[in-house]
Parts: sequence; C-alpha cells; structure tokens
Amino acid sequence: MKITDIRVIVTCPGRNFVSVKIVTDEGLHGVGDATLNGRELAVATYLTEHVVPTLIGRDPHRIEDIWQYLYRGAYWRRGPVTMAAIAAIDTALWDIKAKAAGMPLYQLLGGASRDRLLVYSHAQGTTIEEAVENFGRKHELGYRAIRAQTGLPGMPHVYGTGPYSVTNDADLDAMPREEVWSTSKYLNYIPGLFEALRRTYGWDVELLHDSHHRLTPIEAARLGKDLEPYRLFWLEDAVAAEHQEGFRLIRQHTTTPLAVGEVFNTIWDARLLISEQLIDYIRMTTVHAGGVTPMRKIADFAAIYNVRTGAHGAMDMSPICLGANAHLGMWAPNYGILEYAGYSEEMLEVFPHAWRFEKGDLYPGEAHGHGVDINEELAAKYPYKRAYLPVNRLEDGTLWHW
Ligand SMILES: O=NC(=O)[C@@H](O)[C@H](O)[C@H](O)CO
Ligand SMILES: [Co+2]
Repeated sequence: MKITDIRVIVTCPGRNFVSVKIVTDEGLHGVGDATLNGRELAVATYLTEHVVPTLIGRDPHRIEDIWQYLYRGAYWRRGPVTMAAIAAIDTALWDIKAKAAGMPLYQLLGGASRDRLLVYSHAQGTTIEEAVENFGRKHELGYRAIRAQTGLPGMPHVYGTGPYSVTNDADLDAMPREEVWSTSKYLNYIPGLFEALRRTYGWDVELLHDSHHRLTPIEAARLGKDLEPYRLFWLEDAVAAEHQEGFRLIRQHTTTPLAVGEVFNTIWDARLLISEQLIDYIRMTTVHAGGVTPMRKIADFAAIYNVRTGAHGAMDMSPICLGANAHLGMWAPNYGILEYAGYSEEMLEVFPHAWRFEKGDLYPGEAHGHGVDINEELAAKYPYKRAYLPVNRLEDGTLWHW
C-alpha cells in the first residue's frame, strides 16, 4: 500500500480544528487531529511545508518507522507544535491499518478490557449556587463523574466559568481575553463548592476539579487537605508541572488524588511524576502526546506504577482525537476516565463519528478504524478564524498561569 496524498484541513465550526487526511492507493484513507488551541496554523504549516513532502509514496503500514522518522528525523525534538503534527499523521496511519485489518482500532491494540468507558463532563457557574444547579443538569443527563468549577466573589469569570458555550474556552476573540485571579480568594472559597455538592447530590457521583496550573506546591497541598472530606476523584493541574519534583511536597500532605498532563507532549514531561507515583492519573491525550503510538507506551509505563489514564478531551481536541482516545481507553488495562466535554451539532456534522454516549459511559462503536471521519465539503464552509486562549493576571497585574 502507498500514501498517495495527505491533506491538511483547517476548519472552524464554532472553534478552530486542524485535521490530517491520508489517502492511499488502495482506496483507504485515515484521519488524524492536529489541533493546538490558539496556535493552530503553526501546526498546519509544519505539516504542509515540512512533513507531507517526506511521506508521499511511503507504505502507511510502517507506523512505527514513520513515527521515528518524524520524531528523530526532525532533529529538533518534542514541543507542542512538532508533537501535534506527528500525532495527526500517526493517528491517521493507525486508522488506515485498522480499516485494512477490518476491525475497530481497539481490537488492533489488544481488544477490549471493559464493556464501556466512564467519562466526565463539565459543570460550572459564576457562583457556587449556579455551579451546583448546573451540576444537577449534567447529573440528570446521566453523567456519573462531573468536573465542577466556580467563579470567585468579585471574579465571576475565572477559568472554566466564563460565558463559554460548548465551542471554545477562548471563544472566538480577536485578542486573548485578560482574566483576573486571586489564589487566596480561591483557596478560601472553593471548599464551599464541594461541601455544597456533597450536601446536595450525596456520595454516589464522582467530583473532579481543575486548578489549571495556578497554585504553588504548598498551596496545592493545602487545597488537597481541605478537599479530603469531599473525596474528590481527582484534583487536576494543581501546579504547573515543569518542576515534576514539586509534586513530592503535595504528595506528603494530602490523599486527594492528583491528575496532570494535558499540556505534556512527551513521556519525558511525566517520567518522574509517574515513576515516583506523584500523580494518580496521567492526562496526556492523543493529539498532544504524538499520537496513538506514544499513547500506548505511556499507558504501559504508567501501569507499572499504578497510575491510570485520564485523557484530556475538552472541546478543543477534535472529535478525531476523542475517538482515538476512546479506542485507547477500551484497550488500556489501566484506564481511569476520559474527559468528554461534548461538541456542538455543527462540529459533529463536520466530524461524523461512531461513538455513542449513554448513562455516563462512552462506547467507541464497532466501525473499522477509530470511527471518526471528516466531511471535507462541510469543513470547507467554515474558514479559519484566529482565536486565542485567555491570559490571566493577578489582581496587581502580575501575568499568571491561565
Ligand atoms: O481539563 N480541561 C481543560 O483544562 C481544558 O478546558 C483546557 O483549558 C483547554 O482544553 C485548553 O485549550
Ligand atoms: Co485541565
């Protein structure tokens, strides 16, 4: 089999997505996600100008060789742009191989380790009351695990609580929106959200929370201790994790489970966190981790240390990435949970998919490959529109983590 064409498709059905479609001489094609929220065209250009010319004519079955060719052959290794580009090619190749084998991708990875995938969605509000009410709406939809976020007194639109529709955390702003943050107000206020959720909905639902890189290790330790009475499923991105050793301090003080990794793009970003069991869930996701090939390796490495998968699946990972994550989740013996923030109808029309959601679980479906495709004609109707993620400042103007 030979690769005859590789198309890089940029589309914006409510938010920007970058996709790769690899076409072969045997009539099979595969698709991959290359979306890097806020830097989409950097990846699209990396692909069209530097990657595509080197792959035409190659055998698409040689997935590992192509992965190594793109990773080692670039010389300049790692980083979000490079790894998203490699991820899109890799995911499309696994899609082709599973289609050629006549089976769903999870079968090719080793078969199903479970019947269904526990997923979590988002509930948010500008106040605790609003967040508790919106939590109830997701609970009624059947979600058994829900991430809860709230605004702060005087700061209604901190991360995860803004006027975000399902389209995009950043919305389609011309310039990055500037948000304001206070760690002390947050640390004083957030335990009240989880006290209210447990009081209102009891213990038979999993509570998750995302601190979105904003704390120091000692602040994260304090929050973890304060949240212990509410038995969270996980506290995510408590600290910006470049300093992996910093998680030793958090671990010393709290039994609240920790999840990290959505911004990681190589196992080296998580090697110490996993091997020292400083985290409980690794959040790396197919589009940012370099594709299915490394995601399998990361899952196996994590399994050695009793760390489970918890792939990132917000609405700015395209449905292609979510589909690949679902197939990886069906296979992975150490599957933990999958983020499923949901997509708009408009987006799902551009990306036909085989998965289905039912009573809090996701089922990848039995379509051959990863079960997601792209409708190129429809995609062409939504031209790219520059958009950014917000930036975040402390009350005194200090540029902070968003
Ligand atoms: O856990 N989920 C998240 O943190 C997401 O909402 C991220 O802010 C966005 O995907 C960034 O583009
Ligand atoms: Co997150």
